[in-house]
Amino acid sequence: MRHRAFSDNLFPHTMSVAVQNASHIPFGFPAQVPPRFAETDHVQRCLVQLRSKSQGLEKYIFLNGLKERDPELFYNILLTNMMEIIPILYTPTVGDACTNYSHIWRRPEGLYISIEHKGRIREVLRNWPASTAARIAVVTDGSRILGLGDLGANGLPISIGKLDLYIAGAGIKPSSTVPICLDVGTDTRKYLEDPLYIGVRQSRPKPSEMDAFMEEFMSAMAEVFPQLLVQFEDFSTDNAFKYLDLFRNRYCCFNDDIQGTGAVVLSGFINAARLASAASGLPLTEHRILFLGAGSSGIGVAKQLLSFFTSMGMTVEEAKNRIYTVDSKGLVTADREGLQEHKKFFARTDYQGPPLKKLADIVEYVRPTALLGLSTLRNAFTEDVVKLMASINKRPIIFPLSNPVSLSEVDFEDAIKWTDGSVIFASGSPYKPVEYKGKVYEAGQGNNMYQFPGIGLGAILSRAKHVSDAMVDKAAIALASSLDHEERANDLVYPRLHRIREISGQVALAVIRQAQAEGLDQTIVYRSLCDSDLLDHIRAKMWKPSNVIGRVRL
Ligand SMILES: NC(=O)c1ccc[n+]([C@@H]2O[C@H](COP(=O)([O-])OP(=O)(O)OC[C@H]3O[C@@H](n4cnc5c(N)ncnc54)[C@H](O)[C@@H]3O)[C@@H](O)[C@H]2O)c1
Ligand SMILES: O=C(O)C[C@H](O)C(=O)O
Ligand SMILES: [Mg+2]
Repeated sequence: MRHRAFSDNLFPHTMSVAVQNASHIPFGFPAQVPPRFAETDHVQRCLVQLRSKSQGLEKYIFLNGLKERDPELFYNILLTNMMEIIPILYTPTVGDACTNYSHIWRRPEGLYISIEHKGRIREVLRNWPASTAARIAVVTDGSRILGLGDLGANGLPISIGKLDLYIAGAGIKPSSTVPICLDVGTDTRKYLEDPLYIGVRQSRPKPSEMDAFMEEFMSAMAEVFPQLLVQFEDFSTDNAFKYLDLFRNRYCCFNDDIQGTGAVVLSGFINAARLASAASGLPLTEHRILFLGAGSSGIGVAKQLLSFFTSMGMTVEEAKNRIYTVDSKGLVTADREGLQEHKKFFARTDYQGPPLKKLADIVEYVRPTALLGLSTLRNAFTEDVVKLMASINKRPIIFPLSNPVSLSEVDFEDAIKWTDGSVIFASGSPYKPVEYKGKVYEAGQGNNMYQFPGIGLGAILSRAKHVSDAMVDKAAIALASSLDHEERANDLVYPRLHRIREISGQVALAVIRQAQAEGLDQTIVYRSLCDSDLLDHIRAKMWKPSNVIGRVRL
């Protein structure tokens, strides 16, 4: 371990800038690190400081401050402690950060494009430094943040958290990321009445006004950031579908909740079905999948499964027949009046009885092999429902995917107990391992964080013109195939989080190859590389925090 001498000029750039700017230091005074300051100790010191905070939100605020003071150190610590830090910057704690953002706000850390900027969005975007370096923007309008509802301008931490995953999980350079919150109002009265609320104090615009705003925004983005991929995040259901359809063939963009979630859940389902089949002999194509939640993510996942089943040789009708959706009114059937557009495709035409409303009754009727929750309804998978699943299946597949963890359809420990350990489980937010009857069980994390960093990396490197459905399909298959020997031996359905960079590399490779197959790639030189050379190239392109003071080797 090397200690710094007083006279050493070894401040990391960001630290020296912060110190020079500190107003209490007389101008020109050479600020000192303490004589016994050791770089390796400082990493440890930061972790001790982080761990001394008892509340998740305090940890979030601490990390946010560290990122401002010393981004290189922040990313070093993030990359070497992902299991501990991702649940703070991302789900579940980012949910608290969003809910309270107007109160914990400390400094500008993203772009707010307000409805009041309409007519001059280009000018506002041009304020962003180094716009030609920008490669990926995560854009939310705050209207459906996780399962927490309409948080308005408080939604920005979701964009920041997703981009930290891009940086940590796929090696995207921090300076090429642009977190954006569209501040178009909120329909949540609590925020409109909060004197500290940081957004425009008005209700959300009517659809025609919002559509015009989005048109101007997307065209301005393409002009100001010529090489940008846009990830739509946490838009309310109708707008999520609408803007994906409207923009996907005009700009390079995708919707994480529809497509990223579709891919990650398909991937987990493929691995889960393999485990279930080992116990029951049931072929993949014989599964029946029941969704609680028929919103942007529920329908996004259902479509992804349909696409997979058809790729296995089933007709669209046969594939559709394997899928059942449930919303707040019960089993979604085609004869229901006023059915929203996005629910129509999977609405059942074969159920003639009285409306089925209770989940247990629906499970009894459908006899699903897999029960997927994207409903935002905490504890919706009750003991009787879970036990019923276990009585129908040797290894029931139960994925409570709603975020944050406070909205999970069932807790991991209950699912293990109620199925006597037979459940194949993955949740949207992380759970700690559970010991039951002397055996330790690990929960999978079925979260789109396993897909969007690799999809984005592949699209950016290949300079894809668009993100096609087939690129997303290939991302899902690459993730499903990425389990290593140890993970398979432990019955995992997703790879361990610490391997996320390796996984994102494989996902990016698959995405690039598909972009090439469809002629959507613009980095033509990649076409001549074999897979292993291209994978090496992708890995070499991944950004690492510079070893500023030699403290952490990655
Ligand atoms: N794990 C992941 O990667 C991931 C990805 C995207 C979304 N999600 C989570 O999924 C949840 C839903 O997101 P979304 O974008 O689909 O939201 P959404 O608002 O579009 O859809 C929610 C759906 O749940 C249904 N629902 C609500 N209350 C219900 C009830 N009592 N019974 C049955 N159904 C009910 C609604 O009818 C709607 O169909 C959120 O909690 C979100 O955080 C998780
Ligand atoms: O943000 C997440 O953790 C996953 C997903 O995009 C969600 O909206 O819940
Ligand atoms: Mg989301």
